[in-house]
Amino acid sequence: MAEPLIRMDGVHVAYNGDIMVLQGIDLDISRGQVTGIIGPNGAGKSTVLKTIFGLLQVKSGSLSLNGRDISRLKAHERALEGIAFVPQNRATFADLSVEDNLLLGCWPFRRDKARIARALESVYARFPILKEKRRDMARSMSGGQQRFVEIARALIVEPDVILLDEPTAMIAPKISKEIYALIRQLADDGATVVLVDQNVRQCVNVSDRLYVLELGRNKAQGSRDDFASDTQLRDLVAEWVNYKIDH
Ligand SMILES: Nc1ncnc2c1ncn2[C@@H]1O[C@H](COP(=O)(O)OP(=O)(O)OP(=O)(O)O)[C@@H](O)[C@H]1O
Repeated sequence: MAEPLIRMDGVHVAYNGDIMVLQGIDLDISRGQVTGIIGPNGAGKSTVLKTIFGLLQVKSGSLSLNGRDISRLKAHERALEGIAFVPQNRATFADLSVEDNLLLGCWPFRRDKARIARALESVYARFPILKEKRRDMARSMSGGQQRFVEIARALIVEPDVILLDEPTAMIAPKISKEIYALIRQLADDGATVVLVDQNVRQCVNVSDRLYVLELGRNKAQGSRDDFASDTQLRDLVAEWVNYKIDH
C-alpha cells in the first residue's frame, strides 16, 4: 500500500500541559482522498486538526508528512509544506473586501505578481460568486459566502492537504450542499482533504475513509462502504447520533 500523505502514530496531545486530550491517536491520511473524522462532542476531532496544523504540540508519538517527521515544525512552516487549515470559527476579515481577504492568502508568494493573478483567476473559476462580489466587504456576505471566502483563501496556495473543521456548521442547506460537492471535487482533482464533521450522514457520503474517535482515542475506522454495510459500525454510529447510515 502507498505511504500515506499524513500519518499520526500513537499521538498524545495535552491542553495546559497536563490535560491529556488525545491519548494515542493513529491516523493514516491517503493522498487524493477525503478522510472523514467523526465522533461525539469532545472526542478530540478538532484537536487532531489543530495538531496536524501545528497549533498544538505533539507530546508523544509521531506525526509525519510524506514520511518526514513534522511534529517540531511551527504552523507557518507546515503551511509552507503544503498544509492548509480552515478552522471552525468565522475567520474572514470583515472590513476587508473579498479580494483583499483572498490576497492575504497569497502572502507566501506576495512578490510574484504573475502567480497572484493566476491564483486569483483559479479560485474565481471555482467560486464565481466570489468574483462577482470581489469588491464587496466580507461583512456584507452571507455566512455561507464567507465560508467560501475562507475555503478559497486556504486553497489559493494550492495546498497538498486541506483540513476542514465543520465547514457546514451553521450554514444554510443550499450552500452546505455546494460545500460538500466542492469537497468531493477537490479530492477528485487530486487534493487531499481531512474533514471533521458533526453531520455524520454527509460526512460518510463524501468521505472515502472514516475514523471514529471517542474520548481522545480511536474507536473505529473503515471505508465508506464499510460504514454503510457493516452492522457493527452502523450501530456504533447510530448509538451516539441516533442516526442510521443509508445502505
Ligand atoms: N483550549 C482548551 N483548553 C482545555 N481543554 C480543551 C480546549 N479545547 C478543547 N478542550 C477539550 O478537549 C477535548 C476535545 O475537544 P475537541 O474540540 O477536540 O473535540 P471535538 O471532538 O472536536 O468536539 P466538538 O464536536 O464538540 O467540537 C474536550 O474535552 C474539550 O473540552
